[in-house]
Parts: sequence; structure tokens; C-alpha cells
Amino acid sequence: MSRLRIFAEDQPAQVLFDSDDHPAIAAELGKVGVRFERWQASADIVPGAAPEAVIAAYRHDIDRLMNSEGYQAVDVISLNADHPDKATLRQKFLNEHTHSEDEVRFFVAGRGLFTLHIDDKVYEVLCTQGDLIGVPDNTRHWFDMSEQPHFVAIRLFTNAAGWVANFTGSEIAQRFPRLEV
Ligand SMILES: CSCCC(=O)/C(O)=C/O
Ligand SMILES: [Fe+2]
Ligand code: NI
Repeated sequence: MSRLRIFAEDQPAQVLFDSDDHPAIAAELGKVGVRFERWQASADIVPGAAPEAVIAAYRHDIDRLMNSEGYQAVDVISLNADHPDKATLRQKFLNEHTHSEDEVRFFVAGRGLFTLHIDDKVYEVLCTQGDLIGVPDNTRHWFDMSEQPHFVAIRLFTNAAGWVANFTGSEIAQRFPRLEV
């Protein structure tokens, strides 16, 4: 089940908002320009599946997004707990960073925790199968796949070079919850 919690940036122990109701989450995130939608994740894809199989299964959705919104590149992160580099891959996204383009991710299986730092608030978004999240460019954020990753996410980029991150150097991510197994 998807979930949103909101905190003040300097009070990680005090939850200001907590909901697992999808329309309520979408409405709250919409107020700060974040897209959050329920899509059909109908294909039988399991974490660890080959990226080519994921792209083939979701070709229709991918083409629709690329054609209507001008994305230039697509890739897939498909990880399960057996992955030999899971600790390194987890670490890659754990510190606060930004991108010069929107971050658009469609979770076709499993789950992952995006945490967005917008103005003086922190939005912790648990994304699960069927969630499409769109985070505006230059939004400070981090992502946790947990110690035991179990997810498949399709990533869309307007930059043909794909994933490029600018790390802020802030240690804020270390003060907020991680995704527990
Ligand atoms: C859920 S996709 C992997 C994480 C990612 O692409 C990213 O930019 C995290 O901030
Ligand atoms: Fe990111
Ligand atoms: Ni699963």
C-alpha cells in the first residue's frame, strides 16, 4: 500500500501528515507540484526480470509517455534481494540530490521509498506497484530501496544521457527514516 508522511525538515520525529489513501496522497503531493498517479501494472513482472522484458511488456505505456510528454530515454531498474551489488546500488541514491530534469518513475512491481525535500518540509512517499511518480526538476530528494530491494521501476528521461544526479552535500537524509525490510 502506498503511503505519504510529511515532516518539518528539522523535526524528523514528528509526523505532520500520514495517509495511505491514494487520492489524499495525490492531492497533498499535487499542492507542491508532484505528480502521483495510479497506473495499471498488469504485466506479470517480478523483481530481477530482465529490463528488455519489462520494456516489452510496458511498451504501450512507455510510448504514450514518450510521445505525449517528450521523454527521450527510458531505462529499467529491476532488483531483488539476490542482487550481488545491492548495497552499492542502494548507497547510490541514499544521499540528497537533484536532477536538472523531472524524475518520472513507474513502479511495475515491488516498492521503494522516495523522500522529497521541498521548502521547509520533507515528504516521504512509499511507492508501490502501479504508482507513477513525477518529481519536478531541481527538487531535493533521496531514494531508499531497503537492505533487501524488491522492485521494478521504469525510468523516463528528457535528457538522452539518462540518469545524472547533483548531490547537495546535505546530511539531511541520514536524519529521516529508511525503508525497513
Ligand atoms: C526508483 S528508480 C531509482 C532511483 C532513481 O532513479 C533516483 O533518481 C532516485 O533519486
Ligand atoms: Fe533521483
Ligand atoms: Ni513482489
